[in-house]
Amino acid sequence: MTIKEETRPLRVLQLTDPHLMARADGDLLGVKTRESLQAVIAEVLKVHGQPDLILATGDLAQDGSVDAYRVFGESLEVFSCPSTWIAGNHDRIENLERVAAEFDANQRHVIQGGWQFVMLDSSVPGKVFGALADSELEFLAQALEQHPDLPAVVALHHHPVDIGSDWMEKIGLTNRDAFWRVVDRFPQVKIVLWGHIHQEHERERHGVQLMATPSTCIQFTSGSSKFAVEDLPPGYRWFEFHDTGDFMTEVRRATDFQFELDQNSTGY
Ligand SMILES: Nc1ncnc2c1ncn2[C@@H]1O[C@@H]2COP(=O)(O)O[C@H]2[C@H]1O
Repeated sequence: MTIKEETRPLRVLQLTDPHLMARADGDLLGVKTRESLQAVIAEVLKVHGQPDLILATGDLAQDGSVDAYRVFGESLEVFSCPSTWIAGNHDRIENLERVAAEFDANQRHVIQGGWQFVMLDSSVPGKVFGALADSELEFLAQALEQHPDLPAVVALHHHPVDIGSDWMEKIGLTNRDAFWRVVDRFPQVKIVLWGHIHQEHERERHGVQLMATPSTCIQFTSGSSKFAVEDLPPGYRWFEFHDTGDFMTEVRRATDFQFELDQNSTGY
């Protein structure tokens, strides 16, 4: 009898909403975003070690500057794996794409470890809410049509469901019905993943696991009807994908990171 040798799972790191700035000491509500990203990266290396792939799901820069994207790319150089970047509402797409190309992070359909990862651009210039252009919906459908046998992760910046927070309802993905109409055609989609909401969120929709991840800087209060930030450390999401289509995921936080959050803020 031959026993199939078990292959090592694919280890994937999601980093989201680092909000980096050209200014080295740039902060969001008192949290220095370069320092919080470094604390998260240190936690990844301590707890999980090297990933095989990094998914960066938007708001990489707060100020849209080329310098901020370069800081992001340089910060990832401690990892010896590829990364793929998409834009959020704070990003400036032309600067992000230019620097992503410098760091080979501009491939938005990645096939690795028996899985596929489709990264969608839901940013709308000058707007906080998101929408998927027809070309993005087509890109998603074409990617999934090409590989019907590979389990898929679809990632975007904006939330494509109501997360139970009134103030965030207006700033999610506006054409979510069109998005779900595409996803619903492809049973190989196992996970829809996003950032933007600066909090951990997990649920299920028609057999698809939906998940969001804490920011690498500040966190929004889950379930709050109006803008509110919570005194929780910055975090990341880790996945292990098996070529059988099974996976595990967990969120971790940089618990050693010291910060003083401006909790009375009513927005930024
Ligand atoms: N008080 C507020 N009410 C509504 N939206 C806000 C408020 N403050 C900030 N925002 C926007 O909501 C966004 C949520 O996450 P972002 O980091 O994308 O950036 C935030 C701001 O653009």
